[in-house]
Amino acid sequence: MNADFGAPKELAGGLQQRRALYQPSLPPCLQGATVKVEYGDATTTINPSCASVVAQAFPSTFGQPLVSFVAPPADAVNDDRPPLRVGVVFSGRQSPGGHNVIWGLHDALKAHNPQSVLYGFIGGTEGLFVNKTLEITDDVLTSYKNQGGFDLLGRSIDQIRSTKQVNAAITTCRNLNLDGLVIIGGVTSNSDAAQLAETLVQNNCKTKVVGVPVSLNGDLKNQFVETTVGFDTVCKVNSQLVSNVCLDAISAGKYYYFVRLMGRKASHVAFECALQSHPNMLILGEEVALSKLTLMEVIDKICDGVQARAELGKYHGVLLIPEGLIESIPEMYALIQEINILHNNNVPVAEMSSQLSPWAAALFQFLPLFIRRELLLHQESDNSAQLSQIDTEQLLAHLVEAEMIKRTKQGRYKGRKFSSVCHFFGYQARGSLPSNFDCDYAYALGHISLHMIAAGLTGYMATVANLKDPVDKWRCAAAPLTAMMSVKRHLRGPGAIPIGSPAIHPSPIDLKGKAYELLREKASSFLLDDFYRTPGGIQYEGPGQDAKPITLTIENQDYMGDIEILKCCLSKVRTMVKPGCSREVLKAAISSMLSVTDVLTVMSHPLNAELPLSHFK
Ligand SMILES: O=P(O)(O)OC[C@H]1O[C@](O)(CO)[C@@H](O)[C@@H]1O
Repeated sequence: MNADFGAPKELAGGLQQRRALYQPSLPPCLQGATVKVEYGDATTTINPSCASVVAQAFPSTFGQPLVSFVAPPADAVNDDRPPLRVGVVFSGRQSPGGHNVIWGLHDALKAHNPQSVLYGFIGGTEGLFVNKTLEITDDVLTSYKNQGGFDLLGRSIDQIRSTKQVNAAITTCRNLNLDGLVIIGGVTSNSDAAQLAETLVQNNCKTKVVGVPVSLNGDLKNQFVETTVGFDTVCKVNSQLVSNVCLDAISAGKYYYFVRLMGRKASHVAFECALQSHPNMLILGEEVALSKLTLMEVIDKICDGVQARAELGKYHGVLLIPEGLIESIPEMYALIQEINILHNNNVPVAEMSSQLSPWAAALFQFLPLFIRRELLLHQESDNSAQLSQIDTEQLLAHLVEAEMIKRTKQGRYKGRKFSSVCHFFGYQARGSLPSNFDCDYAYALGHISLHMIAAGLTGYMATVANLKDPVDKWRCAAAPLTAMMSVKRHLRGPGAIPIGSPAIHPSPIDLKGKAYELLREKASSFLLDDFYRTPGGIQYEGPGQDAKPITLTIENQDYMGDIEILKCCLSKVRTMVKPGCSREVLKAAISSMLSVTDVLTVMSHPLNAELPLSHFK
């Protein structure tokens, strides 16, 4: 483990220093030292058909009520608040904003009682297992406020699951006499948090376990959780990079950029970046899985696009894919599963290809050597393939090139030679300085975590609702982790959550949702018209600083929107169309210059009727 965790960082850049001074906004209910805790209805699970299985697996923590936090009445008696001892661990992967959860937790803990102590586990879960801690103080936090990365404490594996790991965590909780343990991470970490909470109760250990939704993938989403910390930042940074390559592509007119974005089980980052930057093609894992497209069908689809563009004299383009695409292709999924089983049976890598089933071996031999090597890499902590290390964008580019050569030989393609440049925009964005939204959201979640521990809640996740609204309208709550669980029958390895065990699962893109529908409507225009959009870098100050995560606004149909953005859209549109034009002409005008999201906002905005847009109806 790195001995320097927690050491003061030199904030060299002017922006970095300014960011350290940013004071996140807090919703009103979190502005004092205490909150009023309100208990709601008892919960069951997201999928009621799984309720009995979840109840059986979590006899002590299943069915707990929803909890909300509101500001205490002005005349509330200020109870004596005994000091608390709390531990915090980065369990999931790095995600922008993670440090602010710890900062929020620290500030709330000290406001609760200055004698309280906060321990950070050095090296993530491994630090938790061996009780390696750093006391978090104001001094320690100074140079990590609003900064990217998880380097204050570091992390290791996102797993507190085996009996040995759980027992080690319990021993640490006991040795440190912890009142609470805050676990920061995504679906896997929060599923483990639920199990640890249950085990601690069953072992009469007083430590309360709280989960905090932090994951750049944005796939921990359900009726209680609107988004995860880090998703906003990562989408903004990647959207800017994608738009940069779009402009580069159109400038030289000679390359196709194949860009892979993070997102293992769900394609939210790729989807959001496409909404923002309007690349020519986007292939979502969810679409491929639903239509059961084979690898060659995916390749044909891309080649058809390349060919259609060549007919317009265009030899450049940008394609986005999520890293999970490879597992969404049925025959690739089956091959990966066979390899996983061989790993689980400790078959040496050199012998694996000879132990595959005949059809899997045939597919394996067909793949380029670099992909074969990557497919055999050692597995993730949940015994799945290391999708971040599989260059799916290069595989696609390689096969598209081969297919275009074949089409040329057959006389089906008469255009210029196809050329590609591949990118994986993954780790670059993960360590970014967090957006204001992620700074505020994470800081609020840190505060809520403390109030949950003070209220004696265990097996809960800190949540904030109404994120689409300004911070003063955010609603702070806690939802039982078991309420987010369901049971899936995946083929999994020995270190994974066992088959049929309840877990919090990633939410896929909603292929029936409004945003997806709109993107599909525009697919042929995106493909052929080079309708690229430049969202620009994250704005920390000035116009744009309050921009919200966009899919949130789309998915919440009651969104009231930002009237200033709307007015700005309208004034631009008014210069393009004549009063009295049809709604279709109006829509085309808006579409030609604004993002998909803005179009949706303008066209469905309830205030349309009161604004000059009505002149155009
Ligand atoms: O840092 P590692 O272990 O390569 O993790 C990569 C994985 O983590 C994530 O960034 C977040 O879950 C995934 O998108 C990616 O597959």
